[in-house]
Amino acid sequence: EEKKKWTLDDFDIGKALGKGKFGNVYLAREKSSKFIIALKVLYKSAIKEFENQLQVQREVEIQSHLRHPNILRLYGYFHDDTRVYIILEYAPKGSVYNFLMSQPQKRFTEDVCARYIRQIADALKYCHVRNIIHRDLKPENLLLGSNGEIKIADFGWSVHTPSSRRTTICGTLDYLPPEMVNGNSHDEKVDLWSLGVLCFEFLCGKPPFEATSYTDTYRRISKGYFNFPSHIPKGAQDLIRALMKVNPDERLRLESVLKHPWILSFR
Ligand SMILES: COc1ccc(/C=N/Nc2[nH]nc(C)c2C(=O)Nc2cccc(NC(C)=O)c2)cc1
Repeated sequence: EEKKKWTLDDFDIGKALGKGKFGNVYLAREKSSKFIIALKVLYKSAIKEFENQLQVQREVEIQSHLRHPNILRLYGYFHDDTRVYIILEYAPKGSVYNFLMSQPQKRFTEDVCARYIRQIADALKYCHVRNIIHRDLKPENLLLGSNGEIKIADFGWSVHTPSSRRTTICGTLDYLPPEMVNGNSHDEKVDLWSLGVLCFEFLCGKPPFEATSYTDTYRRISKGYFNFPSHIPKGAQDLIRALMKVNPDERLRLESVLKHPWILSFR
């Protein structure tokens, strides 16, 4: 089906799943196969205005070639004169962000957190071995499949490593490592830092450097200084500290994350 020339006429469009900066995501069904997908509709005017053509092309190019149970499939794309349409896997249980916010204390239990971190680490290992870094891991970009499994989505910021950022960072700094907020060159180890931030947030209910101002968050990330709430188990603290090293070379490798005692204690 990669070679097929899709058009909007091939799909019945359903409800809007979510609204983004460049356009919306709709539930859709391919007419002949009745296959359910998510159709991401981006307005060319919005993409052009923010000079994001390159990022959209990268997202499609990179994600369409990835095949992993914890990476959202990109089946194809097409465009008309005003919009670009990206045909994506439908993850029925929505975003991890939404699931996190629906928890009574806005946080997950240890076993849910450990399961998610293990699945994300496995998907990242698959990407890194192909020299692909995601660079934008955050709960909004993680979706949940029908069995509650993690699906890493939105490779709009992914690039081939090593890289130096050319596009201005917009949105939260919370998940970015010191080398990216300082604009230094960076490699796949940026995703290790973000994995640590995710683990912290899943257990604590807020990211480690959450602050009122951008500059305050920036300063705290650069120093890599953060505190754990008292209820965080020691095993998880050890893993998070091992991932959130300011020096990228000191961060725990993904193979070791998958063999970490705290991760293994929830198999
Ligand atoms: C509002 O409640 C919802 C419950 C479930 C969904 C499922 N979304 N599933 C998706 N599969 N493939 C893609 C791409 C998506 C997707 O983008 N979802 C999405 C996007 C933006 C916001 C949300 N919001 C929530 C609540 O999950 C979901 C979306 C919304």
